[in-house]
Amino acid sequence: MSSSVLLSAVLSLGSIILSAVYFLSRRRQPSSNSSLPLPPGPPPLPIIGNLHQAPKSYPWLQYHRWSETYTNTSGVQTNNEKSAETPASSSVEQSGSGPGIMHLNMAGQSVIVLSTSLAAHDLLSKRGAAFSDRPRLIVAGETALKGYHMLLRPYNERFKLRQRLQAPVLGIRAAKAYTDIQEVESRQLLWDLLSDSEQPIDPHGAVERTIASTVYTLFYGYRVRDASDEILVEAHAVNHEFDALAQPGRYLVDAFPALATFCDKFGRFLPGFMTQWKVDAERYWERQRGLHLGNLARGLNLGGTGKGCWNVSRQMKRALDGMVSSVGIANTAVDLKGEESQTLEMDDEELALNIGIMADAALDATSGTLVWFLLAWVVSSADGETPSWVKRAQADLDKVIGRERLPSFDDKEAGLLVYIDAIMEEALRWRPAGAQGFPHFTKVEGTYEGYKIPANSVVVANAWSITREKEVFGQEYDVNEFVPKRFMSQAIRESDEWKRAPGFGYGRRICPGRHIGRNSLWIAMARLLWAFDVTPELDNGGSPVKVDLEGTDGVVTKPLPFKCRIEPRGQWVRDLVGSECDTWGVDHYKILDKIGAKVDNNE
Ligand code: HEM
Repeated sequence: MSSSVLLSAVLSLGSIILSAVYFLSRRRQPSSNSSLPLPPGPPPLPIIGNLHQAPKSYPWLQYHRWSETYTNTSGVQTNNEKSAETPASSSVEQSGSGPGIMHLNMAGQSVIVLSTSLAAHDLLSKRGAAFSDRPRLIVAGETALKGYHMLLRPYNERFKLRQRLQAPVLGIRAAKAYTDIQEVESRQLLWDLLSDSEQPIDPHGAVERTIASTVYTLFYGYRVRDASDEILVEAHAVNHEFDALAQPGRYLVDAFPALATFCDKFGRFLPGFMTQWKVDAERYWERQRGLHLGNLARGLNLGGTGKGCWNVSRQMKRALDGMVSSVGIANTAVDLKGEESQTLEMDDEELALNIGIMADAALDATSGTLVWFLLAWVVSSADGETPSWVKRAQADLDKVIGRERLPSFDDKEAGLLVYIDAIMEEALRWRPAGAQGFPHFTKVEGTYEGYKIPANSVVVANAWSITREKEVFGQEYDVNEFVPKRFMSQAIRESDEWKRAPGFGYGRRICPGRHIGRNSLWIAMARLLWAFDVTPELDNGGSPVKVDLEGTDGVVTKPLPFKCRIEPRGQWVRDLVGSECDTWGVDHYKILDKIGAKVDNNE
């Protein structure tokens, strides 16, 4: 048999299996009771729906373009108007824009894309009981992470128990206690950048060290010395591999879950390409497991001077032991709604994964946003002038702080530097770290604005669209520009968090680490603006080297490598940073114990 005949035989066999699996999996979908239309969207083809148009990269950009065309979020008349039976909500009518809901059919899988903060809030927050689930990710979630990934867990009692365990170490009080570590690490950031100020540098390394060291010190009692630290390098590699495993369309089994059962039963008779997903996922699991178990062991058994000192690993282990011993109480406290009885017994493997995944979530999103802020600075300095937003921030800093000390969290608490708050919010808006929005899932059918939302829909609140919503952010300034001033408007400052800060998600799955993330960003931004001027790298002809503004693809969007000059604003910066910002002599174990006392006393 020639190789081409063999190939076509294999492909025919593959397509027969896929068709069978497809129809079996579709049969499970409950039939709809609703006669309402589906939300608008690009016209689907028979069977495959919009699969042929599914964006292969940067999906949030295509979703944004579609939402402008089909859901009228730009306020332009389209030929896909709502049907006559569609009731319009008064708020939508007043704004003059569409309802911000779109439907895509990915080979039978409904995907609902939300492109306004109102739609996202109405569905994901207000109807949180129905809209807080996650879609199944068979390869990345269930096989490669054994269901231990907090972000990917289905919304059930098991998840809620774990959410309760992590709440005390991520909440607003804990975040306040952690500022002592953020204070140290942001000083070290100034020292590192000053040492490199002679030539253009890519700031990714210094920023990532700062955030990683903050997170690892808190979680494991371990400071990260530089960006080439082997644990940090491994964490980045593992995150990168996760993005690849979770990439939509990479593995057929994610689109056709019944294929997983089929592979489990008949795997040994199938050609290798059909079971490769399992090989990839198992290899990844071993890598993740090794990294996180190693870190947990470090956190629990800190030797030397750190022996016995407080950190998040120890705190969670202790809380877990306490909860397990009173597990009867823990279980009656939650309504199990007929689900199998769940306890909070968690072995070290699961605990390690829980803490490790939190650390990963913290690392990329926070450091990515801080580098985006520096990139905004570079881009707005491209004409050779100090950007007006930097001038204003530095004028405030000179007035409030002066040259004898660094900005501190006390200045933030006292509300003395509200323009720095505005810069931070604008960085989170201008380039939301999770640009596509992390997908939610609903098992039950619903309706919104006269449209039907089918049961078992993936629901994506497209952060890219929502952060560009003209009604909310573009009343005075172009939504595509970096303009912190828009956050000085009373209306935005006093609006609800879901409207003002859409980059952290919604409802019962809203980012629990947002208080910690915001504090890391604020102190770093305030101190960088106090200390430095940032300008583009120049080419041989003296013109600014062009930088990419699209960033990386994937779950978290970060700037691609670029270089810039980061130079001290004056001798006073050299003097103060030189005398106060080398922090390698600081006893961080002592600081951690102080934090532990605050967390224990709920201070
Ligand atoms: C600038 C910083 C950050 C940004 C922009 C960010 C953004 C997000 C977003 C968009 C989600 C998904 C929300 C949803 O599904 O609706 C999320 C979830 C999550 N984040 Fe963050 N995050 C940041 C920092 C952090 C930090 C510092 C931590 C921990 C210390 C953290 C821990 C988590 C966890 C555990 C989840 C999963 C929540 C769940 O699925 O229930 N994040 N984050």
